[in-house]
Amino acid sequence: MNSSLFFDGANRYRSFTHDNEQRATDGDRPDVQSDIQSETQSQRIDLAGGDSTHERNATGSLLPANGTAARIDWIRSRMPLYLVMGSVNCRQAPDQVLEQAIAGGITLFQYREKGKQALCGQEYVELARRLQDICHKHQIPFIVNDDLELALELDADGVHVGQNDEPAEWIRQRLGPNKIVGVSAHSLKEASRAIAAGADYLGIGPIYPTSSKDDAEPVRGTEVIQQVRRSGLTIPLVGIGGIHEHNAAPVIHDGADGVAVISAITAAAAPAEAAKHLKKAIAQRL
Ligand SMILES: Cc1ncc(COP(=O)(O)OP(=O)(O)O)c(N)n1
Ligand SMILES: Cc1ncsc1CCOP(=O)(O)O
Ligand SMILES: [Mg+2]
Repeated sequence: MNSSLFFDGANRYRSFTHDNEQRATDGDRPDVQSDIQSETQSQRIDLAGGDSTHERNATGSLLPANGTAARIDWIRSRMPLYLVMGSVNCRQAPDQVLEQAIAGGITLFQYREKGKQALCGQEYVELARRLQDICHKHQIPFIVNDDLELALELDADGVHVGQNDEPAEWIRQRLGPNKIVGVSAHSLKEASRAIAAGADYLGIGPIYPTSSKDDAEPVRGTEVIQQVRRSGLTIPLVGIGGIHEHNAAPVIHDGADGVAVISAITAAAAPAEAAKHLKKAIAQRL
């Protein structure tokens, strides 16, 4: 079944399926399915980092071993510019926004299909697969927000959960040690608990006011980032919430390894340019 994108008049793109078009595309044919699968497999992100050789270590893992400095360094190197996005956030086709954001220099991607008019069912899964393919093509790790089952189905690179989602311990247990687990924290206590539960990185926010999350916690500026760093915790972390090119610097200055953004890139007229300018603002502070 083919999907197309159209502008729905509410400032966002939606997809629809062509039921009456030819259904047996190459990807549906069993004889070519295995080729597609092996190609997708070979495009899996090299979670060992450093280069793009796709080699696994002796335990079959792409990520450097759990608890090692190499693993933490690898995760930290993916933090600088983290795009969080779903179709709801986009003014252009999400596929195009992601391609442009990657061209502008994002280092990590999270599929967050959430909010009023979010896709569901088959459309939700199809968009996830398309965005995952784009990420794989460009060696950008693909993280799924909230939905462990989708992450398992897609063999995503990781899952991000918040304090009201499935517990981080459970996510880690189900994903195993070779995937990335990100957790939202709004206090030093939540940060410490998340680390004990097996988090690879923390998302801390909202740093500034945001209109991209209806149920956001109160704005705390960079206070929690500072508390986490002052306590001596060195876990990779990103600030999130209302961050753009002109206010990203204090987030990095106060201890974050990067910023996670939705609207600064997805709502920009030129997402590639927006990402490029943000990346520059961050790189100057790192
Ligand atoms: C990188 C990053 N940080 C924080 C969040 C927020 O997660 P959560 O509190 O679970 O809220 P939702 O995004 O699920 O609405 C995030 N998604 N990513
Ligand atoms: C998902 C999330 N979690 C805390 S704030 C936020 C929304 C960030 O979106 P924006 O970058 O548009 O403020
Ligand atoms: Mg969540």
